[in-house]
Amino acid sequence: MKLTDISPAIALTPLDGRYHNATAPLVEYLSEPALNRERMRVEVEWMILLANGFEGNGNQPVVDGVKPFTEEEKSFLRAIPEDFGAEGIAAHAAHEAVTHHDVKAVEYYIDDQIDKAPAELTNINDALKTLVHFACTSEDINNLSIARCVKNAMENVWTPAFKEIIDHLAEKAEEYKDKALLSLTHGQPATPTTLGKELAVYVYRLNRQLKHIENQEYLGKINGATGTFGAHLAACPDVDWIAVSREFVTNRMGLTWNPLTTQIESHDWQAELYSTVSHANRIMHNLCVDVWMYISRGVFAQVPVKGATGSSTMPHKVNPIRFENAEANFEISCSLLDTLSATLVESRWQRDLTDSTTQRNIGSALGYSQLALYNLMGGLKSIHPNDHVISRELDENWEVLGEPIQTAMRACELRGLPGMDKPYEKVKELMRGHEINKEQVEAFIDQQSFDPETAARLKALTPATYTGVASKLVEFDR
Ligand SMILES: O=C(O)C[C@H](Nc1ncnc2c1ncn2[C@@H]1O[C@H](COP(=O)(O)O)[C@@H](O)[C@H]1O)C(=O)O
Repeated sequence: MKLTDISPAIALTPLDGRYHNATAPLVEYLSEPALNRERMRVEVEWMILLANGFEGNGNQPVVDGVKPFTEEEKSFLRAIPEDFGAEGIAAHAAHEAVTHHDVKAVEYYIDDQIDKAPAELTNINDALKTLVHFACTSEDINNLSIARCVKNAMENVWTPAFKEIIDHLAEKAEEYKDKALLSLTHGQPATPTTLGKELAVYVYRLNRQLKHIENQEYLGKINGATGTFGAHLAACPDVDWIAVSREFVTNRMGLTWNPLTTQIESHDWQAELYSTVSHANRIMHNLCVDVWMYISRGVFAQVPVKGATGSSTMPHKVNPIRFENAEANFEISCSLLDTLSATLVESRWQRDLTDSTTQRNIGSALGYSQLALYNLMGGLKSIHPNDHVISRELDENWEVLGEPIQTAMRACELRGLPGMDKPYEKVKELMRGHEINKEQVEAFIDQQSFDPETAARLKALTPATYTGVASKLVEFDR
């Protein structure tokens, strides 16, 4: 049997196949039918504005000869996108198969629905079809629809999942703020920190990106074939089309009005947004790799999933597969987002159509990130610190106390205490490349001419208590 003969169709890509559960919420906003439905919403709202006017023009019809819609007529029109389902998708596809123009097919689909209007809605008649897509170029409809789809996807799906990760990390940062942890710089034992503070660093970094995302502008334009309102003025010379355009984009579409464009909205906001999401992806990629290595080191233990298999051949194993999956999918998302950011900001002269097919991949770009967020969250929920390993690591690395001792010696020397010269060299001789224990550290401190207070302070230090103000720093993670 050929797989292409199976119905419903087998997905080619994993986002819609294997990983559908994780990415499905984006279908509502970033799939092709979602875009076509949004195009219908835009077309219908444009008709309503043209027919019923707005406060700025005294609520008069914008276009002469058009009768304002009654509330019932508006509801009928607004139901067209809301009722767009499997049958509608097929009907739109049938039009597109003839027109080879997806937005024209939307226009014809709306015409079909107008034909089905009940007789009592007298304004929804054959003549009304002239108002569908009036003075619009397809990009007027597309740019507004895409901006609204992306905004909704970000606000309703991606950002909540991103926030869930940040909130979880913030909760764990607080929980583990006093849990001392051996640091590794260059992969070598270094000044201890706390597990909570290390997580708080990620919270702080991710929150900065969240702020950028929450302040992101979503721009839109409706100004005709080359942004000049030429057709609008030729048809209706007395209308303040700039005011109509601003009203529509700002108040009816809920976007930031872009007054100055070629045929296309310039997509700069998209480049900004995708760069930020890509940056956030990379920070979380760093987190995945860090946690993976903490797990490998034994700092984090994983909770085995009942009934699950780690390795097909080594029965003892619990593999950190969710972090590995997230790592890979953040990478794929970044490469798509980076391509979108880089290419969408260019268009030849007043337009080329490269942006059209490129923007059809916004769902994939955010989908891979969504999938990674899903697995990262699952992974984070399945780990907990392994206190035994954490304490052992600290206990086996007393040489990390070389830093506070030599720094305290410098301070004593600066205060004029005798015998404190060459502190770095003295500590280095004792500690570099040697295994050092508590007794040796104490003996070294005793051999120096510290004042009693400093000596006591240094002797009280252990690798586990030498964490500075790490726990206090967790407060700054928001
Ligand atoms: O309002 C217009 O249409 C003006 C026209 N520019 C266009 N603007 C927007 N869409 C257009 C344009 N041209 C084609 N198409 C249709 O876009 C679709 C491209 O399909 P795909 O490459 O799969 O993304 C595919 O459906 C195309 O038919 C111009 O001549 O400037």
